[in-house]
Amino acid sequence: MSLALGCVADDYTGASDLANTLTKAGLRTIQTIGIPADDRALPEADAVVVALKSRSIPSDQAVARSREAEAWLRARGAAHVMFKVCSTFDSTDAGNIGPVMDALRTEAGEAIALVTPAFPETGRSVYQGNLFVGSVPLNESPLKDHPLNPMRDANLVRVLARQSASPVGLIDTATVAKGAEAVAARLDVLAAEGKGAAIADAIFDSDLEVLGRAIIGRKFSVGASGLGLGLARALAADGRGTKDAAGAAVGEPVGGTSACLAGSCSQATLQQVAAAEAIMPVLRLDPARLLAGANVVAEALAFAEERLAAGPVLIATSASPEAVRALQAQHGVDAAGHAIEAALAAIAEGLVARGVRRLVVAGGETSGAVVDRLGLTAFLLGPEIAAGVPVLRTAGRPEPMLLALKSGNFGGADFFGRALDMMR
Ligand SMILES: Nc1ncnc2c1ncn2[C@@H]1O[C@H](COP(=O)(O)OP(=O)(O)OP(=O)(O)O)[C@@H](O)[C@H]1O
Ligand SMILES: O=C(O)[C@@H](O)C(=O)CO
Repeated sequence: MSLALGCVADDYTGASDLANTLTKAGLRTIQTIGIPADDRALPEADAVVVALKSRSIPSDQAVARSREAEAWLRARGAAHVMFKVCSTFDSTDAGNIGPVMDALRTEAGEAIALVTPAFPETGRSVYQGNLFVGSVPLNESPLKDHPLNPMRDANLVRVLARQSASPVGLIDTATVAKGAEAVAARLDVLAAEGKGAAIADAIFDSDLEVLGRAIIGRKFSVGASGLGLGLARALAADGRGTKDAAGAAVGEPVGGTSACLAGSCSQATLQQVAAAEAIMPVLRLDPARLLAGANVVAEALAFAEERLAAGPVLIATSASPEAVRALQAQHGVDAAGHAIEAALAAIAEGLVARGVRRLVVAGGETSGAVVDRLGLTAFLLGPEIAAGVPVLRTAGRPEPMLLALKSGNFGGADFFGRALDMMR
């Protein structure tokens, strides 16, 4: 396998978002969960996205895992490696975007990394280094209440500088508007000034195409799906893609029953869970009872078992920001998060043991816990359900499953119903 592009993603839903974008832009893409133990089992691909669960772990561990993934991708011919981060730049002052970026940039032998989380298709744009979510700055968006990494500063030059060992510069809209050569020249100037990274403005896909052309000849970049689009289009223009990449892995129906799990507490997921109540039985788990020792896993599986034959069910811990804060105040952020993730993963395992073969999961950390518990190792890309969320088909599992791993903020109110309609 000689890859046109290699990507290291800091969570599983983010990885499937990027793999979806690359596929649509003409690169046959595979998503692996961690570094595959045996890559002979992987089909031919133009791009591989190695999904890590490194967004919210200690930064030294995130760096070590990302370096291993990068080395694996380089050994398979990837001349350019992109580190995929969240389009809302989810991180804390302790990392992990800065430390991982510093390590991978050094490994690549580059003086400076271009960085942009812009993803116009989902309303993420960057102007003068400030990240907007729809029409509001990041710190006024629902991300200010994120359970694990509340985002309270929209200025990414500042945010990244607090996380990186090197100073951070800006490639502004005026430079991007002048084209790829101007961007490349600005990167060189910033590198000569001692900057280790540059936040790049991007408002439209056309800006991301400029950025992609400017950096495809370099070895390393940091971004969300928008930058993936820019890089993939630059590669496709160079004849490195595959004409019929999109939707290549629809495959035969997998059968079995279907279910949804939601551990995301984002505003979008809260609306989607509420809308699902009109079309399927919904069990809202009480995390306070879970943390007090009640066997909510068994209760959830009993609920599902009674209903699955008649149609899909949804099991959710999703709660309002006030309820999340109250639980965290009592039990701690990490302890509450991990206990809930572990419970949803155990429920997923129980559901699969009861015949579920089509599973929709909402939330990045939640999806990570579920996919790890199910022991899934790689996915092929199917059709797009909503911007950033494809149908995934397991690779290397004797009895295939379909999954949809939804980033917390993605999808319309009808997401769960729509996903299940597309997963047969
Ligand atoms: N009721 C709740 N109270 C407190 N924490 C919760 C509750 N329900 C879920 N959580 C935790 O909140 C976190 C949600 O993170 P997750 O990454 O799954 O969703 P998200 O942040 O919305 O998605 P993404 O990372 O894709 O944007 C998890 O750690 C989950 O266990
Ligand atoms: O970039 C995004 O917003 C998503 O792919 C993601 O990473 C959310 O967890």
